[in-house]
Amino acid sequence: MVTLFVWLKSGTILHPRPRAVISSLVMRLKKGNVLLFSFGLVSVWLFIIVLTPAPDATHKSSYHRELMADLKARHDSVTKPVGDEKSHKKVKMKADDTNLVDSHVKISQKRDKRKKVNEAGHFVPKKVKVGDKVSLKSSKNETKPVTVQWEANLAVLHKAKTKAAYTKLWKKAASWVQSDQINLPGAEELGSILHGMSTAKIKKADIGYKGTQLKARLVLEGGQMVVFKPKWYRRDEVMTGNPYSGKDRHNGEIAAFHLNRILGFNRAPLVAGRRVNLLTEVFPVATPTLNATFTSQNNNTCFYGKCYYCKPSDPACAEGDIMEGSLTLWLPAKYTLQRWKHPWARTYRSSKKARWEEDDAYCDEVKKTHPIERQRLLLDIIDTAVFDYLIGNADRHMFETFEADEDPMLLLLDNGKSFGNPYWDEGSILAPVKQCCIIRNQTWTILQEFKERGLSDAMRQVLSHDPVSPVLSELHLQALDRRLIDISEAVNVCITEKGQAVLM
Ligand SMILES: Nc1ncnc2c1ncn2[C@@H]1O[C@H](COP(=O)(O)OP(=O)(O)OP(=O)(O)O)[C@@H](O)[C@H]1O
Ligand SMILES: [Mn+2]
Repeated sequence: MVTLFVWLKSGTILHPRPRAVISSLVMRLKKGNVLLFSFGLVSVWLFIIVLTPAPDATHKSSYHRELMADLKARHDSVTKPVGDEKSHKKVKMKADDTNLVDSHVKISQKRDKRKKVNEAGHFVPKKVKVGDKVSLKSSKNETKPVTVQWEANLAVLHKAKTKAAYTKLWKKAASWVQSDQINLPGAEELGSILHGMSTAKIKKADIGYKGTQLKARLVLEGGQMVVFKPKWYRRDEVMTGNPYSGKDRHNGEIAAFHLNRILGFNRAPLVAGRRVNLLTEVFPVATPTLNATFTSQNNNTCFYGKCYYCKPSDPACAEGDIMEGSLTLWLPAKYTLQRWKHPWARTYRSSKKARWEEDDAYCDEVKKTHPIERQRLLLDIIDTAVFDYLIGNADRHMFETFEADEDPMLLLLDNGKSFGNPYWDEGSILAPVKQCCIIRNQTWTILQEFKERGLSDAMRQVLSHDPVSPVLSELHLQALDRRLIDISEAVNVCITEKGQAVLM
């Protein structure tokens, strides 16, 4: 206004004649108005652009914007330094947020308790060397001597702290991936790598890559990709209905990895359990696509991801912010996978039977088909049937191999549909064993050893090292022993009928 006044005044001084002064004044006022109006318009526009945050394209609904703001606020409050009384009080004063603060406090207390348990020996494995004899307590409380080469290498010899140390661990694991096995039996670094998987900082998080089930892809410190499968069920929850019902069991993935290892298959990628804080470990590093699926139910943080079965009404929920899950180490990118239909796949329809369900001579035909005409794959399919019968997995509809291999091995990927019902032994899973009547000699020898020693004892012992132990309920562990007897009987029937030629 002052500028305008000075400007108008200066105009009158320069034009002494009154008419000329008035007309010049009108002209100037018009010009001035236009100028002023434009100036105001630009200022308002600039104010809107510069000061107002741009709307996020991924957050479509206002509900979701609110949720994101809430998660962000909770994330900020959770990441405030623990023990900082001031910041705690400040957060507590947020009227609508007291429950969240309470749950955070409870979690840190729980964590401390867990730590004490760890110090008492839970995570610290016994120092045993490869091939040592140790005593395992059986379920009947008697002690049996057991060779524990599959337990000794669970000792954490090195706790990685730096990026370089993590990278070294991932490189070691990648070096084990070969055409005939993907983990190295007896390698002493196994414990350190599994420990690294459950401790490495999560650098990125994204939705799952393939498949129908909810999962997340994480990139760990040092650049290693892993698949995160969330916990859906309590350990004692029983899956009923058909033999493949329910969602993936993350604890099943962990147990299956170790079983694959101790049975000498070494064809499953490394799996470790982990409890992640969705709010502080995943949310800040997640892609917008994954973040857009974050939600909350009864004060628990949840996510529903993006996959065939993923839907907002059915998210996986953490306890508070802490979500338990399994991490599966991604295979090195240089190995391209090839996917095949499993010859003993189910139809997934009660009205339609598969060929193998009706034709006991089915195996003779399978033997002629590509790529199974190679004996390696057929024997791998038999091993897999033994493995799946033990873990109760009736969902091996496909299998994968390394594309580059001429005579490839069957990779034991996706073992999540396992340990669903400890009361039920799904006999149909053994169809390949019964119909082909062959088995690897090595597998047969190992199975017999475990029949003597107790498979459940061995599994109980190795699984006790996992961070989310107990991985399996007692009922599931005992089911392993019972199912092993069934397998043994099935093979013995073949041996009685066909002699030692059954053993390959
Ligand atoms: N550790 C891994 N390394 C490399 N590729 C993997 C790994 N785990 C899974 N994959 C790839 O991702 C695909 C999907 O994984 P997975 O089978 O566990 O998911 P899913 O949702 O259970 O799938 P489906 O619905 O087919 O049963 C696998 O078929 C495989 O191609
Ligand atoms: Mn699956």
